[in-house]
Amino acid sequence: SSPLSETPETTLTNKLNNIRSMCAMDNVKNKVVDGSEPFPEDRQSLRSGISIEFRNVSFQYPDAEKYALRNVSFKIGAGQLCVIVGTNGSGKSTILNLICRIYDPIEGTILIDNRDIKTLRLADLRTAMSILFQNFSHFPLSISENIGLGNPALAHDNDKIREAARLGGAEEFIDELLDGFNSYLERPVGNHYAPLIEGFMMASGLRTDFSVLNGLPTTFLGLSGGQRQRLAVSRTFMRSLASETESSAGILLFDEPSASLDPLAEHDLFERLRKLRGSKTMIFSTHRFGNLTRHADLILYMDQCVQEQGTHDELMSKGGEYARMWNLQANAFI
Ligand SMILES: Nc1ncnc2c1ncn2[C@@H]1O[C@H](COP(=O)(O)OP(=O)(O)OP(=O)(O)O)[C@@H](O)[C@H]1O
Repeated sequence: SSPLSETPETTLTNKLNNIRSMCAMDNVKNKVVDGSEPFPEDRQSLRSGISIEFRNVSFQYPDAEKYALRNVSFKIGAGQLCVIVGTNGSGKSTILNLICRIYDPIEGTILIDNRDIKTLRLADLRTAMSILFQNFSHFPLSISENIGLGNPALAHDNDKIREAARLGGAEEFIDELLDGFNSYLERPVGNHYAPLIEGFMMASGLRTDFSVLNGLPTTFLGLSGGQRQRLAVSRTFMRSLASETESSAGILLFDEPSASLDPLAEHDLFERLRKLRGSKTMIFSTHRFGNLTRHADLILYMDQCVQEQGTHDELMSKGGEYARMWNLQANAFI
């Protein structure tokens, strides 16, 4: 309900309902069967990226009437940059969901570093990748903690958090805030749910000292859509940064990472991403044909199946659907 219609009773009811839903999650059965093989075999591969291959993969969401993917095959080499383009509902996000093993294909095989994804330990697989979903969330914590959540092992390392913010294009606007990286996005959890969240944060090692919450700020930030997106991109990058003892994610997946970015911010983001080529395997889902697709090692033009695949030059000279869409977007500027 809107804040205007909220009474103390409805607020309490809403909170109790949220807690009930959270507890109910415990009863949801995981249909994805865990693998038993450790991944990766060689930690070095996380530094040079990980290859990803789809072999004749088909997929239908539970209860959906039609296939989301049909007979999809492609191979992305270690450290390559792949861009998936296509219209709404063409299956771009579904490819990312399958790489994270949120679902398993109905037919076909997915190979990660030439090994069947189903044989790999899920926890290892998810540690080896970082993903930015379209419907990301931020938490009622400080900006620094919101970025640090991407990699709790490094959440105390202010230099790494700053580096992630720089990669995500958020450093500049954060520095301009009155409390910088210590600014709160909204009413801090210390006010609302202190014992619950403190327990969680202590358990996850994010924070052990709560004295800072005693002087809670009374004003909280409103961020623009683009700023929120930069923060989410920074959190995704946080997982790509290695600590001295642990390796970083070798696969970075971005679902529409520039949807709310202005053209300059998008250009800068893509420039930084291109520099990571060779050290991370990166996949982007996007509607935009431009800077990134021109530099991709592989473009997949999706329409339930892979309609066309290749580099920008290859697809342009083919004169197919990719070239048609590219020209359509380019002509809008002429
Ligand atoms: N959770 C779901 N349950 C049922 N069907 C789904 C679900 N998610 C996606 N679909 C369907 O699967 C197909 C592929 O969807 P997907 O989200 O992969 O497309 P997309 O190319 O990423 O679209 P967009 O550009 O709009 O993000 C669509 O027909 C969509 O309606």
